[in-house]
Amino acid sequence: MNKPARPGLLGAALLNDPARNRDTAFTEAERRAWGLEGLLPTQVETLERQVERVGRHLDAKPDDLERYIYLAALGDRNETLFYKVLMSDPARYVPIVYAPTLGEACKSFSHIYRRPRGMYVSLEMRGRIARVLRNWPVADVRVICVTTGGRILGLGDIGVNGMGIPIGKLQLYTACAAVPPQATLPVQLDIGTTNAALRADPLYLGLRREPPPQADLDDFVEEFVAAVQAVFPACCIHFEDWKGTDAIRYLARYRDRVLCYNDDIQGTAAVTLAGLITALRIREAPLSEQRVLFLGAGSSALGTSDLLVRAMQAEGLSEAEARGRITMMDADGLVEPTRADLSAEQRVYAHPAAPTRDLAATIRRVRPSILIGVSTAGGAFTREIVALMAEINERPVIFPLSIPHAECTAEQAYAWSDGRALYAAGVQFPEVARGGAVFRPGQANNFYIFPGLGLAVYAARPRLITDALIIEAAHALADQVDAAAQARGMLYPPQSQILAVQITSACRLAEYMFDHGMATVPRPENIRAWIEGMTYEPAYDEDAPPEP
Ligand SMILES: O=C([O-])CC(=O)C(=O)O
Ligand SMILES: [Mg+2]
Repeated sequence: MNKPARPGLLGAALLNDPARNRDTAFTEAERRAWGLEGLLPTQVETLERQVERVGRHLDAKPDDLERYIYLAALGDRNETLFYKVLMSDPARYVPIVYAPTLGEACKSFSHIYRRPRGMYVSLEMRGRIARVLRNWPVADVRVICVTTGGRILGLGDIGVNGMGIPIGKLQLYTACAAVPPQATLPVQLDIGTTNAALRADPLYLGLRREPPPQADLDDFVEEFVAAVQAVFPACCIHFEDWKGTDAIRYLARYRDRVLCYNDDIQGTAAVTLAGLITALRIREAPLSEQRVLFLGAGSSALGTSDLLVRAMQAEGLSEAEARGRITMMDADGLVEPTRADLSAEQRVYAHPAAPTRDLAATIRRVRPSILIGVSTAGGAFTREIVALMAEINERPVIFPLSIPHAECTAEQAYAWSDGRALYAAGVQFPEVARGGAVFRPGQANNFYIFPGLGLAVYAARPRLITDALIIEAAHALADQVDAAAQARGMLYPPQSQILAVQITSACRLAEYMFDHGMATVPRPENIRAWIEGMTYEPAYDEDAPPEP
């Protein structure tokens, strides 16, 4: 699937095209044919030798932010080499181009900026967004990841500095699921920012204004979505890191008429459900018998709850019974009916109980078997909280999912539960050795879902992404944690196998789409071979491209 050097793209222009540049790997024949003689050092190198040099450069960098900057620049110089490096050791490189280092990179995005990538569509382009999108040099864009920067990771509103997120998420589509990179387009909708410190920063790269009123934002987003459909008709829109209320509103508005999904709501929900499926396999207990307590009641808590309700309904509960098994608390206390500040989405989880801000008291009253943190309050699961969960449950399920500051670390969860916790966090914690046993804490991050989902959508081209498909994605992931891994408390497959895992998930999702009449392309005889035939491989084409 790699593009050969284009006829007409010669000499220095070829070296400056990251999708076609091979740098020192251009052979002598290629150098002669394409006007590259004299423009490169004498040695002709293999891709593997180039990877070795990159590894040494990265080793010499003082910290991961510097490694991020280096890798971003590498992607701008030589895309093949960039992906070869990432895919050669995902457990090492994913944490740099993605969370947690990506969070640091976003905070200083305007300061570490080197050159543009993706598209910036600002409020000032209203009325001509379709024309603007046509400035993108690739016609067949198949997935756009779009943010307003309104809620980036746990960093709040950081405006256009959030652009690091669509860039990083889409790089994982390729690095973790081999989606061809030319089919992806990161987009920042620049709507201004509520972040006054950023607006006052002379190096800030976005509009220096407050976001518009909701009605104006709705019009702008509507024009953007329509423009994407007009300019890139086969494109899936992946919403990422919008302000929570915007995330919920636009997903509700578009999910039934546009090929789209919200990763923070649906991707996070699916990866959480997958971890719960594995944890409950270890406990040999059905989901429909669990009681779930969320700390945090924002878009990811709601997205996860709604998906858990669907999954419990599939086990035979009514919607009301399933909702009754879920309790939420946030910074303003227990979600209960007397609270005046609740949204309609939160209100369905507001069960009658006395108002309280006391998490421990709520655990004593509700007696949850599953505790999920999506609060952004690092450290909120104290020793008392974890010990209480371990007192109530033989194997308490504890998922502190906040990024970058988890509600408790893996070490704390195992220590405070006598090693009985079934644990996963949003960030990757190192292994924990305890009493002769080694625990492998899982990372409940949506990167176990969106790349494979993206590849399946790229291949099967559904018209919509349904909740049933998202639940299938959770099962596809959970089914790849084998019994030996489960015995070590692993709730997710290892990161080192992410590519194989995501391709297997994509095959299963594509099959699901064919089985349920969702795919819009003819069903192939062998789904795996068909999908593997369209995946990206970071390699320089062997066959000589045509003479210019
Ligand atoms: O990006 C991540 O690592 C997970 C995520 O979607 C978020 O925290 O918004
Ligand atoms: Mg996100």
